[in-house]
Amino acid sequence: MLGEFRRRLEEYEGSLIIGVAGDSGSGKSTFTKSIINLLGKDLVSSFSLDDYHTEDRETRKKTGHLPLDPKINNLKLAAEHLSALQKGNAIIKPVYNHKTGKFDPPEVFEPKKIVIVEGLHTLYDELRNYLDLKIYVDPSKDIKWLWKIKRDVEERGYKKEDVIKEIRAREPFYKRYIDFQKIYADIVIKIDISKFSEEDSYSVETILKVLDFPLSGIEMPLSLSSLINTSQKPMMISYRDDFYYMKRVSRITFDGLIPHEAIDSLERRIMEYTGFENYILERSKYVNGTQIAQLLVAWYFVEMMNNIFREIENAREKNIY
Ligand SMILES: Nc1ncnc2c1ncn2[C@@H]1O[C@H](COP(=O)(O)OP(=O)(O)OP(=O)(O)O)[C@@H](O)[C@H]1O
Ligand SMILES: O=C(CO)[C@H](O)[C@H](O)COP(=O)(O)O
Repeated sequence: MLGEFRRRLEEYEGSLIIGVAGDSGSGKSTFTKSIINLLGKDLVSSFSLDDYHTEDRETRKKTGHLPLDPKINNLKLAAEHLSALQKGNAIIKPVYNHKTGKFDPPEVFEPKKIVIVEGLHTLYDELRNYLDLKIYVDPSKDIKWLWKIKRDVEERGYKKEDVIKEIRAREPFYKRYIDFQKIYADIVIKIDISKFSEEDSYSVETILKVLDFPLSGIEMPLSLSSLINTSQKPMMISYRDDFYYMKRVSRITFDGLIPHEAIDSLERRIMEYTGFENYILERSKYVNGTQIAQLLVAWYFVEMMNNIFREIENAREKNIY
């Protein structure tokens, strides 16, 4: 079974598309970068739907439009591009530069075997039809606003009071155009303040839509003895079955910091199975809930895609293709 996923992926005609949606400052790009690291840069390329805004920063100041409004995003072009990428074709896409607030010249984007598209409207209307895996990142308001203020002031050159004003103006648009997209997600990642006071720790709940095909048998080992013997920090793990927007889901929550040793064999199992040579998570003594969520997403993605590959292979054997 070693590296079976990688072999099948390499033989796959076209590209698999992962979509990551969520509000501004909700951690979409950060999450996307971590997924690229764990699946490997040679296999994954990514872009942001921010590139499909139709108004630059100066124009938005004059019109009063907000980027969350689908009308000021060229979603039709984005859908055409996703369709081309799914077939494995390159596209020439617009480029929005967050440093200058203006558009740079369009660029050629070559898809790798896996393409991640992240943005405010990734699961909106037609766009979600082109996605093989749909993810929604959903931090609580307090966390999201804290992250956004810090990022916009430090990296995008905004004044703190302007970011706060914009956050207030955006909320109704968020409710109307962004929030509902989680209904369509295969995986929702909810991030909340930790019950414990450890630095860098959040309470992270991963809500996974129950897959409707038999799983391939990849084990999910979690070393309880490592947890008990090595954990000097408070932490909590919980699991429950539930319904989420009428879909059967599994809810898995990690809060606090978990000794890396406890999830070591789980990480190795995924690496062996996928043939990915990189360690999935950074080598550190402890891992936090968002890192565990990344592991769960990697495992879920591999299971889903293996099912797609199996279906294609079965159909080929029956000469349907
Ligand atoms: N898991 C995380 N743990 C700690 N901080 C995080 C995490 N995810 C994101 N952040 C912080 O939040 C900030 C915003 O995240 P990011 O840029 O990924 O959001 P985004 O959803 O892509 O935003 P936008 O759509 O506005 O570009 C980052 O600069 C980072 O400091
Ligand atoms: O909601 C957003 C997604 O990141 C941004 O505000 C939007 O892309 C515009 O970017 P900028 O504020 O850098 O002009």
